[in-house]
Amino acid sequence: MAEECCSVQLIDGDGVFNVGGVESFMKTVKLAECGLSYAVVSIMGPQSSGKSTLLNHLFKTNFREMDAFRGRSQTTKGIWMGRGVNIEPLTIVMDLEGSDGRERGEDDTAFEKQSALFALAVSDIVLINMWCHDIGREQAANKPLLKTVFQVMMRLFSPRKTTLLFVIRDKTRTPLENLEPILREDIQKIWDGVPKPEAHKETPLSEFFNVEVTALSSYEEKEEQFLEQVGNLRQRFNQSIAPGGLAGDRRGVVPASGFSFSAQQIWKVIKENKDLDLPAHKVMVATVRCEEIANEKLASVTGNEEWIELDEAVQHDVVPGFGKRLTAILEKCLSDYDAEAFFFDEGVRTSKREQLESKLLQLVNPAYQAMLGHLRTKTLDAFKDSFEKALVRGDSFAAASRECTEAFLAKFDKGCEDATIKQANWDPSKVRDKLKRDIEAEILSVRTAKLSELTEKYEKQLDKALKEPVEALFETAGDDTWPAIRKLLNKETKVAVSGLESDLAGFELDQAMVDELLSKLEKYARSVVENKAKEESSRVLIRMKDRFSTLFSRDADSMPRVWTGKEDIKAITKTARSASMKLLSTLAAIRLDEEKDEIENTLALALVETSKTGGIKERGMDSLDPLASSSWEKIGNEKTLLTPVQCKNVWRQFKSETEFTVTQAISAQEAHKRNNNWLPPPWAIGAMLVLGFNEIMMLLRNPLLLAFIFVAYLVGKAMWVQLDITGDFRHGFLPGILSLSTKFVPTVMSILKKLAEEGQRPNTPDQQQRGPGMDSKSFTNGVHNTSSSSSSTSSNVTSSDGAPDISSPLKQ
Ligand SMILES: Nc1nc2c(ncn2[C@@H]2O[C@H](COP(=O)(O)OP(=O)(O)OP(=O)(O)O)[C@@H](O)[C@H]2O)c(=O)[nH]1
Repeated sequence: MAEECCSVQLIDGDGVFNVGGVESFMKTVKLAECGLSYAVVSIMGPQSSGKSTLLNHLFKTNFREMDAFRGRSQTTKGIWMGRGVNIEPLTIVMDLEGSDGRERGEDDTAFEKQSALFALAVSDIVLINMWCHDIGREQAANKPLLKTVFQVMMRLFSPRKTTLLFVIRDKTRTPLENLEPILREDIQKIWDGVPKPEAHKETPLSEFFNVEVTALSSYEEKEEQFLEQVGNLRQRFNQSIAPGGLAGDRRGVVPASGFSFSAQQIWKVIKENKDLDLPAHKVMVATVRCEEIANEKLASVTGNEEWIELDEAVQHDVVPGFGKRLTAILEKCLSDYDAEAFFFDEGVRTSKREQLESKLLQLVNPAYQAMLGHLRTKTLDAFKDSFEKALVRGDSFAAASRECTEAFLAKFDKGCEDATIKQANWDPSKVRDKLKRDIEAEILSVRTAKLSELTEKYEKQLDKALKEPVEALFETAGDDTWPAIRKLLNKETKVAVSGLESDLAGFELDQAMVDELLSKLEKYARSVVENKAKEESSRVLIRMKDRFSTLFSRDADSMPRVWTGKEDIKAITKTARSASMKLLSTLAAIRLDEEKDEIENTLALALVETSKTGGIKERGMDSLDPLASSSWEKIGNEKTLLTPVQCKNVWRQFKSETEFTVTQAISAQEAHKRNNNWLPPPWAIGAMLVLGFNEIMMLLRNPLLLAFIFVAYLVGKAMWVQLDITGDFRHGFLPGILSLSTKFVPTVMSILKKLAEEGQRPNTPDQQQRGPGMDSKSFTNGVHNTSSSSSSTSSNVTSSDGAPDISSPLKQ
């Protein structure tokens, strides 16, 4: 393929490096793609010695040549750079400003020296153009140039072995074989004469340079020969960098992509008049270039559409094949870097690669974490769902939790594998641990809920099995109540505990926990009974009154009693009160453990004692009243429902409130007796018959009067008894009125009588002798006053004024 030449001014006449020009030149000739396969050739020599002409013929470049008619003045200013056409490998040709010019000075900062040093530093082959007639001449123009070359060479710390190709121009008839030794001698002399550092005092020239010599005929006079010789010489530049080629050892060569930067830096150092450490320079160029390449590659990933799409998708959900896709993107980026940075210093290249890799991983890490996050939450959700289904299906809790945990952790592991980025050695174990913890927490919370459900179920079962039966047992409280409750409690507790125990088997709990749950249930069962007992004890007074009125007002057949006068009210009252006291004793304490207690005896003793001592004797605080205590013997506080003192108070209130019933019964009985004794005694009837004989006879003799009396009798009878149309006898309204009046009259009379007595009687000590039933104060205040007033009537049911002695039934 035909190539076009192109050239650019690398450094202008004022020493300014043309960065933009070089960059665009490199792009044009695609230098960056060459790696190390490129050669740099430069030419130096006296002004107007045909350097540009030679290069243009040798490399088909287009450097400006002096117009032959303008005379020998300087044409090339600064350093120009062009590309050799149709030469392999790509050859950069540099045309330097001519030396020994009249325009430049001689100090170290002279452009001539600077450009020579630059050419030596960057070139593989340096052509030294010299006139043939200068060979062997003491004042030859090339001598200062060579001196300069050797001197500046010392300023390179570790110079590359550059090829110095001496091109003898306008060669005479003297064959090259004769000229070359003279030239080499000249070169050696100059080398020897150059002051060298201590380390290189004895170093031969060949250590630093490959010296080659060639000769060309005059271009102006023997153009054909010149062109032919140039053509031959061109052959030597083909494959110049191949082993045995014209190029030197290329030790300091920088990869083509770093050429511009390298040249720029070298020129900068030369301009600052510093020594040039090429190895360090190489590393520096590698560092800068590798970093540039790495940044370019990082930017290429940042802008990579697939990556952007992947990054966006992973913010919302799990992306299948995430790891593979990302790995491919990173792999491409890194392999691109490797390809571009391949020719740079290995150490630098590797370290910059590591940096690039770490930046890439930093870039993609949030996406990876997001991926793991989604995986974790999705796995957890799926676990919850599956676990719930397994439990609904009836799998045992422990087995379901174990199997689901294993299955979903394995699923998470698989998801992690899919998300793995080959370049990263990221460990998902922290996320896995978190997932495991979440799963365990879920299991624990479900377990807690299930256990509480179970417990609740058995608690309800116990409620149902215990509450009502226990209440029923308390209603008939007696000697068997607590044993029956204990039996019931044991039975129901056993049923519930064994049910719970078998339900708990599926949970595979540790024994301590099972025991705890079972004992909690047992305690609950006890608490149901205890609470019921407390509830019942709080209404003990009502219960006692109920029991009393049931026993008092109804007979053995549960029929309402009619107080006819034959009943033994005293015995009935005693029985009813004994039964009520039994109830009180039953509800005084919780007896869920089979322990004997003295409550009933203490109660009976205390209350009997009170009566035996006369009923009206008050116990002082220091007396030995067994009920003057806030606790029962052998009964702990937690088991006490009613303390002795509370029992005493309840009893007092009970007695007070049942007193009226007894009084009423007595009154009713008396009234009944009175009502049934209306016939006069027989002797009175006989007397009436004897004394009223005349009146009876008069009635019998007067039929009209008899008829009237008969009619009056009938009317009276009709008022007393109504004959129902059905033939049944029913009481008329008069008996009703009479019956009512007979019931009320004695009571009203009794109250009126009491009030009258109260009003008439002065407040004397004999007031205490009166019966308790009639004392309005004792009627309302209960046990204390009642017992004190009963002393005078201890042997009778009724007191002296007809009121019953309410403490008497307990005395017997
Ligand atoms: N005698 C002789 N003259 C030559 C030869 N080659 C070129 N010239 C002439 O020398 C003159 C200078 O040629 P250039 O190629 O411009 O020389 P240069 O060395 O590049 O000049 P500067 O860049 O100014 O240093 C021109 O007039 C050329 O014709 C040659 O081989 N022999």
